[in-house]
Amino acid sequence: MSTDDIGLLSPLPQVTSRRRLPTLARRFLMQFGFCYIPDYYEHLHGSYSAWYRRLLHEWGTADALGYDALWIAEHRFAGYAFCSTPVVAQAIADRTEQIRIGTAVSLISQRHPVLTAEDWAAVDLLSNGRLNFGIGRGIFAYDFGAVGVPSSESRERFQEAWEVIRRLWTEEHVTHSGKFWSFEDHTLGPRPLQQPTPPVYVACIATPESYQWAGEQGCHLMIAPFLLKSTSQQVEYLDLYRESLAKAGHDVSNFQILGNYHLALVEDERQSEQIDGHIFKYLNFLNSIQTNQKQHLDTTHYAAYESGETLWKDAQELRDNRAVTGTPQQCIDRIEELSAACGLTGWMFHINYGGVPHERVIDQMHMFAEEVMPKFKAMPSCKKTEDNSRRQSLSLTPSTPERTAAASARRITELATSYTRSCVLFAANKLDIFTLIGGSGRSSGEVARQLAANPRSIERLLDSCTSLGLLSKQAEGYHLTADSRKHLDRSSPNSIADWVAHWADMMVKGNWQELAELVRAGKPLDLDWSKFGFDNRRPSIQNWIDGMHQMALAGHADIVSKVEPLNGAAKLLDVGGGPGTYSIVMCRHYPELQATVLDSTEVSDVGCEIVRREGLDGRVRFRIGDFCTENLQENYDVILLSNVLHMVDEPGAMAMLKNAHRHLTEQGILLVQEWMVSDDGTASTLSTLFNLHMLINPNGDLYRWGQLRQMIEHAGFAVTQSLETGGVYDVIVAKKSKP
Ligand SMILES: C[S@@+](CC[C@H](N)C(=O)[O-])C[C@H]1O[C@@H](n2cnc3c(N)ncnc32)[C@H](O)[C@@H]1O
Repeated sequence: MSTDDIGLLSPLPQVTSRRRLPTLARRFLMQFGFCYIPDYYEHLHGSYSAWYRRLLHEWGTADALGYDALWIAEHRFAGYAFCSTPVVAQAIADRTEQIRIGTAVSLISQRHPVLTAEDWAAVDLLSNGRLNFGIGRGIFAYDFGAVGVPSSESRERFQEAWEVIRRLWTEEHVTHSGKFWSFEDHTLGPRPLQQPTPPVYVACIATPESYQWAGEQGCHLMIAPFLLKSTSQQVEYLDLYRESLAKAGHDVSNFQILGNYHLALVEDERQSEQIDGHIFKYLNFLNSIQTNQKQHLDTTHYAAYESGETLWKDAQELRDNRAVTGTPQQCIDRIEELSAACGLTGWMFHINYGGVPHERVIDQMHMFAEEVMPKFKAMPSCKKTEDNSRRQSLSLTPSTPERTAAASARRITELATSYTRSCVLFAANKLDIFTLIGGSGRSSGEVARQLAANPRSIERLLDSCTSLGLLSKQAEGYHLTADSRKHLDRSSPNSIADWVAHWADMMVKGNWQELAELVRAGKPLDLDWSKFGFDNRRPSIQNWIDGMHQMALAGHADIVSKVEPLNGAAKLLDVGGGPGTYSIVMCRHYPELQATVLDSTEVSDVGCEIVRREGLDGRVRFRIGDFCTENLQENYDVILLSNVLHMVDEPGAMAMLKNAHRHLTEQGILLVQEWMVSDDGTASTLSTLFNLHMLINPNGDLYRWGQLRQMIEHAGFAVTQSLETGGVYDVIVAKKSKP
């Protein structure tokens, strides 16, 4: 695919490669995101619109891969960063679900603050509270000149603008009489969703006053150490920031410091040179702007303004000091080293710069998510502490054998104790803490009172939830994170709380305790529902049925409905359709469709109730029967086998596929949704572990991609699509007739 072909793709990326999307990213304590201050070249990027479409594809991919934030920069040069940042930010918000959207930075000194406050409040609302507001006073004379603002006033304007924005976001009636702007009794409508304000980050490079001001204001920090002479210079500035925070009465440990670096991740060290070329191209481009701009800048107000040419002399220096480059392991080492030295809590990587091809940007996003991020999943963000300085004085650099051994011992310990993570989720779900906290946030005391529980134990549970990324802890209490708001608060339409309760039944009371013995014996214990009951208030089978319903509603049923156009199809057979949720959602998508759900009596009874509730009882019917032996009698336009093939052995699955072939109309479509295993049997972790679950609990078998495709073809179908959804299950589409 040429880079321009990307423009034809939907901006929402479908991950069609064989890579799996890791779903754990948001649990990491260390934040990872991408900073976009890209340089555009017509001969490399094509038209601006093609370039924007590729950028949207990259941003959608970062979201799908679970990165924490995207950051966009505002500048007014043609071909450098973005000028209309609220519009770009909103485009990102529209195409993404979870990722936070940051400015790096918004040039608030160059615009009337009422307008800035309005725009970004709207972005925060429309993105459902995902704005990170990064601010800076601006550095390039060109940017100031284009809007007629003297750069010599940048600091004063910046500080006044922030004061106005902050007040408009937090106060009802604002009257402001300042040096640059004045107005009377203005009420901003609407204010941002995040209260009191979205998180505010100040960009600081080489001006000590900026670090002090950020501390006084109680703002987070974003830094660009690669623009300074040395890491130790950066550390000195950061000490100023921390002192200033503490002096202003803030708890230093509540504040984030994000490091801004170029990332160049390669599979093999030998590819490094080609990457250096892109970084140099970008830095030289930046340098030419800086050198040119310096002549126009009143440097008394930018005493620390430096030209980069003295900083990045050669490739080795660049790799050692100014970027995070190399193989995944080299990048891990570098991230650990720099995080510890500067006390970084997160990273904002430049990934699109100097003409790096779009495909490489996407590849690096995948590689980083798969091979680098997981190493940090339980690593708390490094705060600069006494311990850090002691570590440096003992010269224990990241690669010493002692530290390597300690780190691998930690990884095994994390694995050994990962059962406790499940238990924390199960307990919080059983106590329904996520619904209790809801949209407003609660202190641990309030939660304890509501539950009539021990306050100190509740605090420990809430802190553990926070460390697992299920809650965020703020000065006034605990709040839901985006994932828990969506999936664990029972009032959310995407709640999967019953699904989690089902897994509590299976994990805590199921047969997992006897895994070693059952693996030796190679056979399961009988699945005895009465034995389960993690939460005795509710029958386990109810959790299972409601859990299936919720998982279908949490994205999977929409994916199955959209994966292949079914216009004109009149009859759907949903084999082992459980509570009928897939049929309901598919009938909603296709008004001419009628569905038959084939399942057992027990499950169908619950399903009938759901279908009635959804007002679809005329179009979704249940048929009680055994899907292995039932004589289907009639033919269907679409047959859905969703999570049923793994419930029988391979000959049984083959028989079901052949039966489906017999009962599909000539133009009919087969949709198979399954927990899929990679062809070598080892991925994804979720599926391989579920495969063990199917061995020791109800006794079934998962299939590998190639194996299942072959089985479908062997039954007489032509496979037309294999879709890795990024969810729990993946989808194969097949047609009865060869296309
Ligand atoms: C894992 S669930 C999948 C439900 C639904 N298709 C989904 O994807 O959420 C398997 C379903 O198959 C049903 N089932 C299992 N064995 C069956 C059989 N022999 N005949 C009919 N239904 C069966 C179960 O009752 C259950 O509803």
